[in-house]
Amino acid sequence: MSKPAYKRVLLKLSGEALMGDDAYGINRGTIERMVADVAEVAKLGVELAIVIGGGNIFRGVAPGAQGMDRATADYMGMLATVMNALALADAMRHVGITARVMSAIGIEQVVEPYVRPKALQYLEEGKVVVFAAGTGNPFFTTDTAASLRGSEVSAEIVLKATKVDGVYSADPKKDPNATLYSSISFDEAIAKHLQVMDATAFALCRDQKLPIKVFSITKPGALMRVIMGEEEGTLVHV
Ligand SMILES: Nc1ncnc2c1ncn2[C@@H]1O[C@H](COP(=O)(O)OP(=O)(O)O)[C@@H](O)[C@H]1O
Ligand SMILES: O=c1ccn([C@@H]2O[C@H](COP(=O)(O)OP(=O)(O)O)[C@@H](O)[C@H]2O)c(=O)[nH]1
Repeated sequence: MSKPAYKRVLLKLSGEALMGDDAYGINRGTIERMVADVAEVAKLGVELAIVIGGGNIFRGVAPGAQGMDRATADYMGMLATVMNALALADAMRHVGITARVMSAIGIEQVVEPYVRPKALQYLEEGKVVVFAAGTGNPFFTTDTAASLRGSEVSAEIVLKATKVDGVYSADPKKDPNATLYSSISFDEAIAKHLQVMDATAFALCRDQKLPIKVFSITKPGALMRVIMGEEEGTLVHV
C-alpha cells in the first residue's frame, strides 16, 4: 500500500464549510462527514493540527454586529472559532479520535491555552490538536492563524479545506469564466490579489517556505487524495 506524502500537516477547516446548506451554525451531517475524513487520515498515522474558522457562527450574529467596533467584532469571531473547535473535538471523540483544543485567548475554564511545546507533545503522541481563537489578535484571519501555527509546529504543508476545489483566476462564485490553477506561486497569487486566502497568510507561508494546498472539503475523498500526494486542488508554492 502507498504511504502518505506527509508526516505532519496543518489542516485549515473553513468555518463556513461547517454550515453545510444551512444559513449559519453547525450542520450535524456536515461536521460528521468532515470528521470521518479527518479520522481516516489520523488513522494512517499522519500528525494532524487543525485550525478552525468561525464564519458559520459569526454570520448568524453579524447583523447585530453592524456598526460595531472592528476589534470587538473580531473578538466575537475568535470566540465563534472556540465553539467550532469544541464541536469538532467532541465529534472526533465520537469516532475514537483523541483531540485537544488549545485557545489563543485565555479562556481556561473552557479550553487549555495554546502552549507551543504542549501542542508539539500532543502531536507526537498522535493526538489531533485543534487550535481555537485564531491568532488571538483582531485584524487577522484564521487563514493567517493556519500559516502561523503551521510554521510553529513545523508542518510540511498547510491544507486549506474550503468550499471551492482550488485557486481560480478569479472568484469562481462570481465569475463563471474563472479557470482553475493546478499550481501557482505565492508571488503570483499575491500579485493577482486572488482572494482565496488573505495576503498576510500567503506572505507568512511564502517567507517560511511552507506550501499550501487549497482543495474542496465537500468533494468526497479529496482530503485523502491530498494526503496521499495525488492530483487534487491547487498547490501554492514558493
Ligand atoms: N481566486 C479565487 N480562487 C478560489 N476561490 C476564491 C478566489 N477568490 C475568492 N475566492 C473565494 O474564497 C473562498 C474560500 O475562502 P474561505 O476562507 O474558505 O471562505 P470564507 O472566507 O467564505 O470563509 C471561496 O469560497 C471562494 O468563493
Ligand atoms: O486571528 C484571528 C482569527 C480570526 N479572527 C476573527 O474571527 C472571525 C472568524 O474567522 P474566519 O473568518 O477566518 O473564519 P472562516 O472564514 O474560516 O469561517 C474573523 O472574521 C475575525 O473576525 C480574528 O480576529 N483574528
